[in-house]
Amino acid sequence: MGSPTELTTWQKLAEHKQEMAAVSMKSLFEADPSRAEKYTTQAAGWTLDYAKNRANEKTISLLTDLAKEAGLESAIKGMFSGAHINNTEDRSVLHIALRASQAQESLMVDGVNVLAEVRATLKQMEQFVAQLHSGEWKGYSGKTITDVVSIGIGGSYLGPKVVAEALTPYKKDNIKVHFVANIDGSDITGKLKQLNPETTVFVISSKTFGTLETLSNANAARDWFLSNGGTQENVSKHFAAVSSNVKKAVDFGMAKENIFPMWDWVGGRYSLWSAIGLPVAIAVGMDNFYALLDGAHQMDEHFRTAPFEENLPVIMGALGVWYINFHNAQTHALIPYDHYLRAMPAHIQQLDMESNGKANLLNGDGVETDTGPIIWGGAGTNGQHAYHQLLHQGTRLVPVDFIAPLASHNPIGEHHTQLFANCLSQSQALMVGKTLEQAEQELRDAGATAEQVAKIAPHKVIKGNRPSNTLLTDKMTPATVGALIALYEHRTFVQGTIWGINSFDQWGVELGKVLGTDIYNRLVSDSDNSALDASTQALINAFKKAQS
Ligand SMILES: O=P(O)(O)OC[C@H]1O[C@H](O)[C@H](O)[C@@H](O)[C@@H]1O
Repeated sequence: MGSPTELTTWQKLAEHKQEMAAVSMKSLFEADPSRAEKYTTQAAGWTLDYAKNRANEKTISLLTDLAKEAGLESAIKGMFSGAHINNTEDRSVLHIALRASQAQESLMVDGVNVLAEVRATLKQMEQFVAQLHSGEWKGYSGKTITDVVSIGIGGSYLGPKVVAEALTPYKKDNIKVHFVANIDGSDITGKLKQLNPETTVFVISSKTFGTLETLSNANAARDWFLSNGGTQENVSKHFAAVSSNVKKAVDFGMAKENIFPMWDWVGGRYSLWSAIGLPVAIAVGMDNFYALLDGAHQMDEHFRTAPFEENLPVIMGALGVWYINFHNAQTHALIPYDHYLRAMPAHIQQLDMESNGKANLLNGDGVETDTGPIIWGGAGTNGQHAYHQLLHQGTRLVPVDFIAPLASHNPIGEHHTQLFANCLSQSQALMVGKTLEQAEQELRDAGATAEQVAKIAPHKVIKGNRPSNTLLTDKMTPATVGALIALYEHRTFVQGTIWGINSFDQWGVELGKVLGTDIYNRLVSDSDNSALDASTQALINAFKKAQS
């Protein structure tokens, strides 16, 4: 496919944007009493209310037509059948296979039944988790394991960490799971301080087993283990790995039976459903991990089979395109009104920005449109006392997804009702805003003088007409958390498909890695740096001076 700007529907949407310019969301609600009902759809335990968008029936119809004209139907078929839709790496994209229903017997990809491999790995995880939880797995001195440290970065870290945190109410008491990612020594040092090598197991998660941060931290963990009573022969009792590079993991000292496989058809940022999710399974138990997979599968089935007009990932993805490409929105905010989901924006940021931060079409040509937005956000209500100011009165349009459970895991006092009220009032305020007349009246009612009214009222005006989606679920459970993350995975794919880019490679991260090695070598040697730019030379010199 070429540029989406060449699609007939793209042109129609550009014209439609003009038609909609003078139409406020408020007026759309006034004109149609059934608007809320019409623009609400459900799947996999989630209800999406997308009524507070700058969209009417024609908009939604054009957006779903755009998805069709861009080839989304066949792209979905391609994904679910194992076609090599990651064209630059010539790979299938099969995170959906990791959560396929047990009823499906096979999914043949390049002559291999990937489901058989997935299930064998799940069995291996079951055993490992059961041994840890039952206390059967002992450390080198015969003590039961109390702590598991997951070492990984990027996709081999953030997804599992965010999901484990989201499922805090489901955590088992007997084993504490920790995460280490950064090459900053403060990360692992802080964690190791709390731990006893006799009762700690490290899970080294790295698809390639070649990532600098992960290998450095794994080596630091092993050094700590060996210098605090452990021996080389006992490394296998305290270290496990998740990797597609078995040889490197064995060379590290892992026992083969403690190496969990990964496959090249799982992208890092889509891998929490694989054995990369082992820390989650250890934290909440295998039953809850299966429930997480099942929730994601329910969303997969919805995405695969529901008509586009009712399809949550399609609607959310297409509305995103509407704002990014036709309203010049540069960012998209995710605001979960759930404390346990507070880190979710960071995971979706990685998922989406590494997937759709691209400037080339599938055919290699440069794109002519904007692609992936900057994804950001944080927990409500905290953000209301900070960046929501910009959402309401800033000069930029920021579409928002509000995410909230109807029931809390911790229903104390009026907390949850207040939390929920705040969530609804934010989307309402974004839409309705405040007129100058309202601001003036408000000031007069408060006893302000005419002079004060004239001075202050303009600052209190809120333009409104700012779009948002609201996603509701009964409760945050393993299944609904699984479905939510799968929803965003597919939303990302929908947008990537409309833009005609490959959402599944990540060549952009490579240059920094290569240059990182080069700079490291310069920091530890007396190399001639005169060919480097003056800024980098000066920064290298500052570091070397501080070390001497
Ligand atoms: O799992 P690993 O091979 O250690 O990779 C960890 C991460 O590193 C890379 O920089 C990629 O950009 C990520 O997609 C990946 O998840």
